[in-house]
Amino acid sequence: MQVNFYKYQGTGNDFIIFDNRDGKFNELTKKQVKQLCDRRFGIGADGLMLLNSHPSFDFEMKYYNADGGESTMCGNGGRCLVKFAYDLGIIKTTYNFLAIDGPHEASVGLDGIVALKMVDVDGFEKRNGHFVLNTGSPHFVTFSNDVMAEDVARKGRDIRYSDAYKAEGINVNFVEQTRDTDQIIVRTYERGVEGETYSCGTGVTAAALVCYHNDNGFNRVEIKTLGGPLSVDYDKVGESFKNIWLNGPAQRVFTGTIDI
Ligand SMILES: N[C@H](CCC[C@H](N)C(=O)O)C(=O)O
Repeated sequence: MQVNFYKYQGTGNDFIIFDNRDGKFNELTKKQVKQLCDRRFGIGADGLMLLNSHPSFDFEMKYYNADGGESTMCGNGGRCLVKFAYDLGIIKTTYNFLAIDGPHEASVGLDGIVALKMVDVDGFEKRNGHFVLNTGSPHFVTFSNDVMAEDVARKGRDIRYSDAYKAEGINVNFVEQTRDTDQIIVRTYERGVEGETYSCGTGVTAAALVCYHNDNGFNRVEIKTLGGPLSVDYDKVGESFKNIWLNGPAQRVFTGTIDI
C-alpha cells in the first residue's frame, strides 16, 4: 500500500509522521516502524509518530522509537507534531493534545518557536554524583568538564545496559555547565535509538531541572545541543518542578510517499 508521510526535525531530532486521523495506520507493526526508521533501508529517523483523532483533545500523539517499540514521551517529537498539526491547517492559539504521559499544552509562536508544556516533576534522585529523574521519559544526567570530548555512544550504552537500567532502559545525558552563564551544553544517548541523537527534548528538560539556579521560583535555562538551541522554563516549588516549558524550532524537512 502506498502511503503519504511527513518528515520533521526539532533541533536535529528527526521523525517520520503519519496523519492517522482516519485510523489507516492503526495496524502498523514494530517491524514496519523499525524498517521505516532505518537510515539505509527506509526513510530514516530517530522515531515515528502517529497523529490520531481524539474526542476530547485536538489530537492524540503516539510515539515509537527507531527500534520499532512504542515508547514514553518525546519532547522534540511533541513539538514537531504540534508544528505538523499547524501545517495541516489545525490552527490554535493553544493546542491541547494527549500523549502517553497525559495531556500537554503547546503553542506555535510567530517566530516558529514551538513551546511545549511538560509534565510536572516531583524531584530527582542523586546516585553517586549523578542524577536520575523522569520528565515524561526516564533520564540519567551526568556532568562533564568537556562534553564535546565525551565518547557518548560508548559511555551512554554502558550506562543504559548496566545492571541498574538494562531492564527498562534509560536515556543518558552528558552535561557541561558553563561557569558564567545560565547556558548548558547537553549531549544524549537515547534509549530505543541506541545511539546519540542530535538533541533530546525530555533529556534537555531533565538536565535543565538538575542545573536549576533559583532555589524557589522561576528558572530559564538555555541549552546548546548538536542540533541547535533549546530553552527550558520552569518554577521550582520546594523539591518539585512545575510549569515546565520546552521551547525550540520544529520544521518540516520533506514529504513523500512510501510503500508499506
Ligand atoms: N528515546 C526516548 C523517547 C524519545 C525522547 C526524545 N526524542 C525526546 O525528544 O524527548 C525513550 O525511549 O525514553
